[in-house]
Parts: sequence; C-alpha cells; structure tokens
Amino acid sequence: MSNNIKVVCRFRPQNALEIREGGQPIVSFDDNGQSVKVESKEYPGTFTFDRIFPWTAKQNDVFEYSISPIVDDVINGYNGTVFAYGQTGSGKTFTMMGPSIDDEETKGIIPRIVDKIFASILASPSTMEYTVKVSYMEIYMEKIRDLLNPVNDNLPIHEEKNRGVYVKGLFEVYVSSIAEIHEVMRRGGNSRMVAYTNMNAESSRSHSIFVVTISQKNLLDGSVKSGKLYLVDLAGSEKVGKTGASGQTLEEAKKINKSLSALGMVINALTDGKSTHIPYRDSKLTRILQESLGGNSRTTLIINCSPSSYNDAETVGTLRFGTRAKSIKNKAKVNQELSAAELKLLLKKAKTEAMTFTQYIAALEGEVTIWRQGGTVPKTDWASMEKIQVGGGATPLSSLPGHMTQLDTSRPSTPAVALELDEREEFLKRENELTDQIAEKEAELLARQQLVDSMREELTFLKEQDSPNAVHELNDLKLQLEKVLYESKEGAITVDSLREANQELSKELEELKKTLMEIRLAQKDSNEDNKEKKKMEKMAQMMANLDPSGELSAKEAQMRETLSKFESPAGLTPEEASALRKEIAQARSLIEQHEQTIADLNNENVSLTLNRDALEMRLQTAELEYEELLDKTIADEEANSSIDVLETISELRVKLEAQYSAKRDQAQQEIEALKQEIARRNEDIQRLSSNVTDLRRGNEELKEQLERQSNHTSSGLWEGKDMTERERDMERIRKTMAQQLADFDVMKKALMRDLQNRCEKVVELEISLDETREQYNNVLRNSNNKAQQQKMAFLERNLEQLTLVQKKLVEQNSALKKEVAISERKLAARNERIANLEGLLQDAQENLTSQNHKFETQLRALRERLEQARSQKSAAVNFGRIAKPLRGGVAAVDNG
Ligand SMILES: Nc1ncnc2c1ncn2[C@@H]1O[C@H](COP(=O)(O)OP(=O)(O)OP(=O)(O)O)[C@@H](O)[C@H]1O
Repeated sequence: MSNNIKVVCRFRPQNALEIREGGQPIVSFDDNGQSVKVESKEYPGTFTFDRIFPWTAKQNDVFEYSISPIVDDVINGYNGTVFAYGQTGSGKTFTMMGPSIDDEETKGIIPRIVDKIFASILASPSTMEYTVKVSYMEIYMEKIRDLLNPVNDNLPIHEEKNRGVYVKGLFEVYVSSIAEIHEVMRRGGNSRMVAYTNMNAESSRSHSIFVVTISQKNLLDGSVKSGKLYLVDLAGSEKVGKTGASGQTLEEAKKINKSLSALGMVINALTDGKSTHIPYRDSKLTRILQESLGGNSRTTLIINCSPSSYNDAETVGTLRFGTRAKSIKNKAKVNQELSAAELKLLLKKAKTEAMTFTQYIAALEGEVTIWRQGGTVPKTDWASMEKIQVGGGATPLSSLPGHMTQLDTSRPSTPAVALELDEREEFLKRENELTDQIAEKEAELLARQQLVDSMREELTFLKEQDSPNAVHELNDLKLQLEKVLYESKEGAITVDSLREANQELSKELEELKKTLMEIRLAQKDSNEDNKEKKKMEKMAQMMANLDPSGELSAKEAQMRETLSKFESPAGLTPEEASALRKEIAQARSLIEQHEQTIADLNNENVSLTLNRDALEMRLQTAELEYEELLDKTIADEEANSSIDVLETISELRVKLEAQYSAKRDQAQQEIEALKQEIARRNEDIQRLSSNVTDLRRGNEELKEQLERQSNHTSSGLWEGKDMTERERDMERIRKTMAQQLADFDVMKKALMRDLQNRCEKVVELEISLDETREQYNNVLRNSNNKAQQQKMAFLERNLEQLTLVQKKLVEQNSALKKEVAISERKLAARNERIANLEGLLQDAQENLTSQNHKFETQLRALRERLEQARSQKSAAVNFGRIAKPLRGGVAAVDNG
C-alpha cells in the first residue's frame, strides 16, 4: 500500500521583531484550509497542502488533524514519522513540544501523542500486551548525541538486514506511564540545554529526534507487532548567513547544514521521478529517517512558517519544500511477526517446497544425463515444476499469507538464493557482527585519523611557531657566547699588556731611584771635596786679610827691641817707664776687651753652629719629605694612571711649587739671618783689626820713647848711688816687661789660635751657608728642573704610554661601540622577538584561558552527564531498562 507523505502547514503569529521591523502579514488562506496565498512582491505564489493552520489554530487542532491518525497507525504496527520543518523561530518546537508539556492548552504534539498512546493502550483489549520504550537523540554537526545518556555524543549508525537502520548504543528507556515519559522528555530537554550552553551553540542548529517504539503482543495468538514513531524537530531551515550563526567556521556551517541539505536532496530525488539513487547515506539524519522518506512509514511533515513580509523569502522557501515533499510516496506496512503456529505451518510448507525442489532437481538431472549421453527426451517428458507440484502438492513460499519483516526480500542486498531459515538467521547474525566490527573499526580508524591530523597540525604549528624561534635563539646565544669569549680573551690580553707596562714602569722607577741615589752620593762626595777646598781658600783669604801674625810679630819684635833697650845700661827714664806702663795697661785693657769680644764671638759662633745644624736638619727633613712626596705622587699617579694625567701633573706642579716656595722663603730668611751674623762678625773683625792697629800705634809710640831714652842716656851723667836703684828698678821693669811680654806672647798665641779657630768657624759657617744656599739652589733646581724634569720626563713617558693605552682604549671603545650597536640591534631584535613571543604567549594564554574555560564547561557538562548517567542508571534500575508490559485496558503489569 503506497501512501503520500502528509504535509501540513502552520503559520505562527507575527513576532515582536517582525512587527518592530514593519513586517506585515502577507498570507491569506482559502476557506477549506488547504491553500495559502503569499502576497509578496518578490515571492508571490499559492501553495496547497493537506492542511493549512493559520496562527489562530490551537495545538490540539494541529494534533487532531495531522498527528492523531499516525498514533493509531503506530499502535497498529506501522512506522510513523512527524517532521517539523521551518526557519528558526517559525514555531517548530512550539508545535512539537509546546511551551510546557504539562499545560493542557499549549502542550505540543509530542505530549499529546504520548497521552494518546497510553490512552489507546488503556482502551485496547486486555488480551493485548504492550511495551513502550523511548529514546531521545539529537544530531549536531553530524554527530549523534544521546540526550538520555549524554556521555555518548557520537553514536554510530548501523544497518542490519533484519533490523534495518538503527543508532547503535542509543539508550532506550521503557516507560509505563505518561509521567515517566514526561520525565524522560524533561531530562532529554535539559541535556540539550546543557550541551548548547557548553558548546556555545544554538538549539536551532541541531535536529532532535524523539523515538517512541510500541511493541504489542496478542496474548491469544502470540502474534507480535511493533511500530516506531519518529518525532523530529529539524534545525532552522534558513541559510546560515542570515541568522549569523556567529563564531562558526565555514566547515562547521557546512556540517550544520549537511543533514538539512541532504534531506532536501533526498526529497528531490524521491520526487523528481527520474533519480534511481536516493542519497540517504549523505547525512546522519537522512540515514536514520530512511524509512520515513519513501519507505516503510506513515509520515507527516509540518512546515512552520512566518506570516510576515519580513520573512517572506524564508516562508516561500519553506512552502516550496513542503510542496516538493508532498509528492513523496511511502510504502507503509505493518511490522508483524508470525506466531508459533504460523511459523510451524510455514516450516512445514517450506519443507514440502524443498522436497519439491529436490524432486525437480533430480528430474532435471536425469534429463540432463540423457541429453548428455546423446539421447533425446520428448518434450512432453521434460521436467517441470508443475508436474512435480501436481505430483507432490507443494506450495511456493512466496504465496504464504503474511511475512516477517526480516524476510522482506525488498531490501536491496538480501541474498537471491533461497536459504533455510536457520542458515539465513545465522548468516545475518554473522553479517551483523561483521558490519558492527567494520563500523567499530571505521570509527576507530576515524578517531585515529583525527588524532593523527590534530597531532600533525600541532606539529606543524610547533614547527612554524617554536622551532624557528628556538633555532634563532640558539644561534643568538651561540653568537653571544662567542662574543663573550672573544671579549674575555681581549680583556685578558689588555690586562697582560697593562701588567707588562706596569712592570716596565716599576723597573724604570727602580733605576731612577738608583740613579738618584748615585747622583746624591756623588754630589755629597764632591760637595765634601769642594767644602774642604773652599775652607782652605777662605781661611787663607781671611788670614791674609787679617794678617794678625805679621802685625803681632812686628809688634813683638818692637817689644823685644824695647826690652833689649831696657836691658841696655842706659835704660828707660822713669817718665818713659811710666808712659810705657800706661801703654801696657791700655794694651791689657784692650786685650781684655778683645778677649771679651772673642768670648762673645765664640758664643755667637756656637749659636750659629746650632742654627746651621738645625737648618741642615730641616733641609734633610725637607728633602726626605720631598722624596716621600714625590714617591707617593708617582705611586698615586701610577695607580691612577687612567685618571686625567695632565690634570694630576699640573696639580703636582702646583703642590711642589707651593712646598718649594715655602722652603725657599724659610731658607731665605735663614740666609738673611746668617748674612746679618756674618756682617756682625765682619764688624767684630774690623773692630779687632782697629784694636790691633791701636796696639801697633802704641808700640810705635813706645819705640819712639825708647829711642828718646837712649839719646838722653848717652848725653847725661849717672850718679853712683842712684844708678844702682835705677838699675834695680830697670831690672824689675825689665823683668815685669819680660813677664808681660811672655804673657802677651802666650795671650797672643792663644788669641791667634782662637782667632784662627774663629776664622775657621766663620769660614766653615760661610761654606756651610754657601752649601746651604747651593743645596737650596740644588733643591730648587732639582725640584724645578732636574728632578722635576726627570719626573716630568718620567711622567711624560707615562703620559705617552698612557696616551698609547688611551689610544688603544679609544680603539677598543670604538670597537665596543660597534659591538654595542650590533648588540643594540640584536637587543632590539630580541625585544621585538620578546614582544612577539609575549604576543604569542598572550594569545596562547588567551587560548589556554578559553580552552580552560571550554574544558571547565565540558568538565561541568561531563559531571552533569555523569550525574545524569548515575541518576539514569538508578532510574533505569527503577524503570528505564526493564520492560514494563502494559496490558490493554489496565495499568502496567507487574513483572513479578
Ligand atoms: N503558533 C504559535 N502561536 C503562538 N506563538 C508561537 C507559535 N509558534 C511559535 N510561537 C512562538 O514563537 C517563538 C519561536 O518559536 P519556536 O521556538 O517554537 O521556534 P522554532 O522554529 O522551534 O525555533 P528554533 O529553530 O530556534 O528552535 C516562541 O516564543 C514561540 O512561543
């Protein structure tokens, strides 16, 4: 029996968006409710369907007309399908489920179907036993998710000869009441919601399929029938671009639309009248619903439309789809299994038929043998089935009333050779097993392929992203390492050269010190020689200037002459003698004065010597200080050779000049003091000289007196008496004079010695002064010229070396600058790379965060699924997995 797909059309009211956008209702309906006219400028047209429901139609109206008969069919053992097709928001879900399954007024056709199923079961005779089981799945992105066991989100489709196409592993829940089936629907609905939230997807992009399987057993004759009802809420039929299914790739969009486009293709192929191949296998949806489209099913298609001009294109598209689908022809038949008696009869007849065939074969073989042996068989004796049937009375199998679904030879690949039932079952069983295995292997292969692809992608990504960076980084590091090694080598060389320069400088310093010592020693020796010579010369000069011995000798000679005169018989007159005494007394006082002066000079000499010693000490100290200072300065300079040398030298010069000027001033003062001393001594010497001159003059006067005495003696007369006395006096005077002369002589000698000593001292002092001056000059010269020049030369040498070093440093600096520029470039490149890496890292972090988020939501979903699975498991223990037969006219039959 062939029957067309029933197509009904339902319009919803204009929604808020359409009204807001100025949409107007553009559809009008004819009175018999089968035709709709679309008054659109672009898409005008009239469409006719089995029934058209305007937006005023109630849920129950739709159900009663379009669905209710299907429920009866299913209960009677037919397969049934209800599709809801239309653009998003056109009212598919509203029609199928309704806003609330518990609300009598608004509940959709599925709850009403359920109500009717249970009502029909209850209304059936008690000899009928029913089991009702439901499953709930959805197809999203070409993956089948079990909404009653969401852990299974990619179930495979299998096909078995005796079972047809089915989803392997789909959870089937036995239900025995409306409440239970409602509970199952709610769970499925919740799973769907959770899945969408997790996938960030829209429910309108998936197809949901609610399957109700009703098996019935006639307890009287044991016959069994089963009907399966597919209730399909299709995904939105609009083009993906219009609703802007955001965030999805073209590939995803293709997958989302695949089932729907395949549905269109299947409908086209079924309705164009020329296609020999129906592309059921092109999508999961069309495969699952293979029997619903052009197969064993009573199918109703509900097309849901918007009445608004705002959605005219989509509405017309939907109407055209419905029009095409209208012409699909199905061949629905009852899915019935034979009872035991019928099977026995069937077996008996099959055996008879087999025997008939055996007889027919034997007859044929006999005839063939005759023909092969060259004999002939008359036409009337030719073996035929009729003769054998007439003879044996066998009935052909195909003519038996009723047949099993499993034996349906209409299936494309059913073997043509007639097999025994057992063999056939065995064969099918084996074939199923193999098909399962192949499907499993295929799934496994697919999963592995996906894994390999993802790993390949990851590898490519890693190669693209990380490997070049890592290689680049490694190269950079190698370069840096080489550079660092090179720099360290160069640094070591510089240090070595500086060390060598330092050693050379130290050697030079030592040599300079040695030379300085030698020069000093030589200077000291020559100074001592010079000193001696000078002393001698000075002494000679001074003694020559003074000529004391000569004067005194002359005076002595005069004195002696005078004495000799005294000793002569004439002798001195008393006046002469007294004058002579006076003179002598004066000379004595003079000599005493001289002695005093000499003592004073002595004292002064001592103090001058002390002064000189002190000066020498100070000079030595100054020299030592100067040397120390010089050494220290040189050491400092050596140590701080890298500091500005010129500045240091100028500072040193200023310091030295200050020190020397201080010392010069000091020495100048001391020289001034010494000069004053010398002047004072010269004065003393002059005074002594004038005294000596006075003495000479006194001597001359004495000489004159003595001469006068001698003249008087030669002309006068000496009386006898007085002569003796005079002689005694004279003798006394002579003795006294002699004594005085001796004393004077001693004194003179002492004075001369003293004078000589003094002169020596004065000379020494003068020499010392000269030396001091010379030393001072030397020091000054040394400091200003020689030493300083040496030091300057030394410093200049140092400066030259330092200049060289500086040159080197400048060169190194420029080289370093180049390196710095390179390093800066490298640094910039590295910074850029770091920025890139940071960007990548940020991206990776963002990805990671989003993945994390995704994982978290997936984890949450998994947990929820687990919870659901657990609860389902427990629920299954309660009702889901155990069939609860329902007896007609009564409630669920207790299995126990
Ligand atoms: N016949 C109707 N009468 C009143 N309201 C309706 C009707 N049909 C649909 N609606 C309302 O329109 C809105 C969209 O309907 P529904 O969700 O059923 O569309 P849908 O086609 O299933 O969309 P989707 O493809 O996104 O699942 C809902 O708010 C629903 O209540």
